[in-house]
Amino acid sequence: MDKKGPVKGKDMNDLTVMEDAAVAITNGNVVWIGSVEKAMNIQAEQTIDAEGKLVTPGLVEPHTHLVFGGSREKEMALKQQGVDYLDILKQGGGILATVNATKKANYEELLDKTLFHLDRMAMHGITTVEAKSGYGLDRDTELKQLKVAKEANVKHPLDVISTFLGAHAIPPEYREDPESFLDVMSDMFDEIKENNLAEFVDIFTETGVFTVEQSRRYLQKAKEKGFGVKLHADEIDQLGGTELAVEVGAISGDHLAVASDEGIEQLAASNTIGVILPGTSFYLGKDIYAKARQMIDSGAAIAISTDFNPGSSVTENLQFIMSIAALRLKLSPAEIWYAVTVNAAHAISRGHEAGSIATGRKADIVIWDAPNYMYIPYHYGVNHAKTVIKNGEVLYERQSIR
Ligand SMILES: N=CN[C@@H](CCC(=O)O)C(=O)O
Ligand SMILES: [Zn+2]
Repeated sequence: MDKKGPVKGKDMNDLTVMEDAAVAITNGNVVWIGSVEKAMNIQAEQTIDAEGKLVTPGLVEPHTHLVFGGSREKEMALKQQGVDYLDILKQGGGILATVNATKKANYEELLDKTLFHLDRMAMHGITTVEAKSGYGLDRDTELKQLKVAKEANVKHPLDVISTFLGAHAIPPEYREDPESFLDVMSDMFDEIKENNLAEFVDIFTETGVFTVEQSRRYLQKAKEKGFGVKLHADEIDQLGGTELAVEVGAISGDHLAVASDEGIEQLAASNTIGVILPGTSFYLGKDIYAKARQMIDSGAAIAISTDFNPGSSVTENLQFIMSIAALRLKLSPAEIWYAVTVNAAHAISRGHEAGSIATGRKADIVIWDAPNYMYIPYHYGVNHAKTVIKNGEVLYERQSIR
């Protein structure tokens, strides 16, 4: 699966599958791929027998809100009563509740919690993760989140790629003046760049949050400072965020649950990857799912992700999201695999090292308790990862209880 760029449209069905294959790893990288028979000639220091099970690239998770304080289980009752996600936010709950908890948490607590969630992701077969800030909404707390993500990248074997999402909500003190709030956040760009604290800048373009015009100006500034840009776009209300993602040359437009037909056409004709987060539709109890089928049929490149966060999608299990992608987005198993490997890696600028098993790439590999690639989305809600290998080292091995 040595793909140079994201895989688009109908090519997402053209999956490379080898039977009876073997992979040789040296110094954390894949150095050879071939048949088991030929592999018998290789003198290996260590051999792992995959026992005929499915072996794939490690999953790449291109959209998470990994670093946060607290949890929001009390909101579940409100959701059951039909209180809308944006109304909870308007009343100071939702994202703003997590902002308060994140402000209160000290650096060490946040780091511990982040490492815990990364462990869980690794146990579920994820080997590369994008992590957004956005639960600070003030300079110090945003920096605290970004520093935690940077340290987590060093301390934890998984690769953590950081995104600055200071423009995630309007804090109450700026309710009447969101422009000034965006100025405060964009004033941080230089410091973030100089300290290597984020590669991407993201914004929540949504009713009651930031408008298309505000988002355009903010993202242009980010681009001028050398950041790649991303958007939370067309998640709940159709504001034209998909079109904006294409217009500003975003590496990805994320959510896109209510993207217009015109937006989908533009996405298909662009280099922007649609990062679809069907876990949020599921978890917020909505019937509206992104038209991922139409996007691929129109020729777009799609990735899928958990959107792991404490409010709209509380799971580290990307395998479960793969099942939702099959059942609700109507994607084929091959499309789903591209969406969680090659395309997910390209959505965070890691297409050159992650998302495929190819010579010269990192040896990020998962052996699954599954007979074939179609099996993972089919058998839903459980963890199929048996052995997770990161940079050539076994990171996780499922213990047997028998
Ligand atoms: N929609 C905006 N942000 C997150 C949710 C964050 C939260 O509810 O805490 C998302 O991608 O769904
Ligand atoms: Zn998100």
